[in-house]
Amino acid sequence: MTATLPQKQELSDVVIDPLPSNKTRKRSLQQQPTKSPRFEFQIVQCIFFFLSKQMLYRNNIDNNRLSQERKQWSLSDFEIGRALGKGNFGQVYLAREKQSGFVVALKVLYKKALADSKVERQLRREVEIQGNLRHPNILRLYGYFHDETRVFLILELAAKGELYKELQAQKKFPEEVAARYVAQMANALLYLHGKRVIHRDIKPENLLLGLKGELKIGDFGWSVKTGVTESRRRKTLCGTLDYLPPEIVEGRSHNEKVDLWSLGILLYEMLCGNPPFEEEDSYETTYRRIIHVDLRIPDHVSKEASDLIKKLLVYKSVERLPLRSVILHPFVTKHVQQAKRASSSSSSSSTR
Ligand SMILES: Nc1ncnc2c1ncn2[C@@H]1O[C@H](COP(=O)(O)OP(=O)(O)OP(=O)(O)O)[C@@H](O)[C@H]1O
Repeated sequence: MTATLPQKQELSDVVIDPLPSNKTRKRSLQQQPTKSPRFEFQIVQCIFFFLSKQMLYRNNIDNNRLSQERKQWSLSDFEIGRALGKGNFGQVYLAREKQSGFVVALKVLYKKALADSKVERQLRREVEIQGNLRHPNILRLYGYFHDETRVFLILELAAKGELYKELQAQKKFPEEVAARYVAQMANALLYLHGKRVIHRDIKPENLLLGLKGELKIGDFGWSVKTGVTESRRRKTLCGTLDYLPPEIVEGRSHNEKVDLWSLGILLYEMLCGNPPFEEEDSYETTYRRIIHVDLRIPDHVSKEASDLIKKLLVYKSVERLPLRSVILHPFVTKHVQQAKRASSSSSSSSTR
């Protein structure tokens, strides 16, 4: 795959230092850092040593673009620009690879914070899985490197930030916008599931927007390859349940169809401004509403959108609408075709 080189741009000289949090809502299921013994820190170092051996030959930003030689990256290869945001374990900065001028997002994670929260395994999985994915609606992970105290992930820049912030600003999306996002999500999930990867954490906070507003699935910390035995997703339910399907909240075995449920929740939230089973102060009520699929769709939602939501939010995972049928659902085709017609008529009138 050839990556398009962004224009060279000037980055202001900002050093890597801690920032105040800019998150107003955090629905991450990860545990917050706690104090931990020193040996955990050493385990993290071992893990990253192992990872660096494994990733050495995959560690160049883009084979076709930046350099033909295989490269071990270091901080000195990048000019660091403004902060893009703050996460649980560090910060994300705009950065430019010096040799090529290629602009990326550099995510800095503190090893101590990772060890304290025991999320090294999650990070390793994220790097292994995301580093091998190539799809226009999936955020690229070009490579990683580390120093004594930090791990750096070299990520594709999502110039328009989080979908969550966009949704907060607009409260709800018009149906044609939501339909476009659903189509992009369904295509990306088809690709993922084809590679036997289940994302398991689809929600607006984990979806980013590219320069043209195209959706990019990010944050593969909870993703898993199908066939890998995993019950941890249930055990780590210490955050919100809002996007989780009945089989996960009930602690049953699950498969890629969990992402179909989350897609239904996402569509509902994009059209209504909040997830369908959200209860401000009662975890138990949300739990009950999820397992009984206690769905109440407001009147302003169109018949087609409501039909698609109901076909995704189905208790029995095998009965959820498959992704290929999501792409062909009237709610999606109507709006996506309309958008195509509008763009082709505007391009033909501009060539006249
Ligand atoms: N690739 C990117 N391009 C542009 N902005 C980004 C990118 N990645 C993250 N950001 C910004 O940085 C903020 C923090 O991102 P980050 O992924 O570290 O947060 P997080 O959700 O807490 O993740 P984690 O739990 O893995 O730390 C996001 O809210 C987003 O605004």
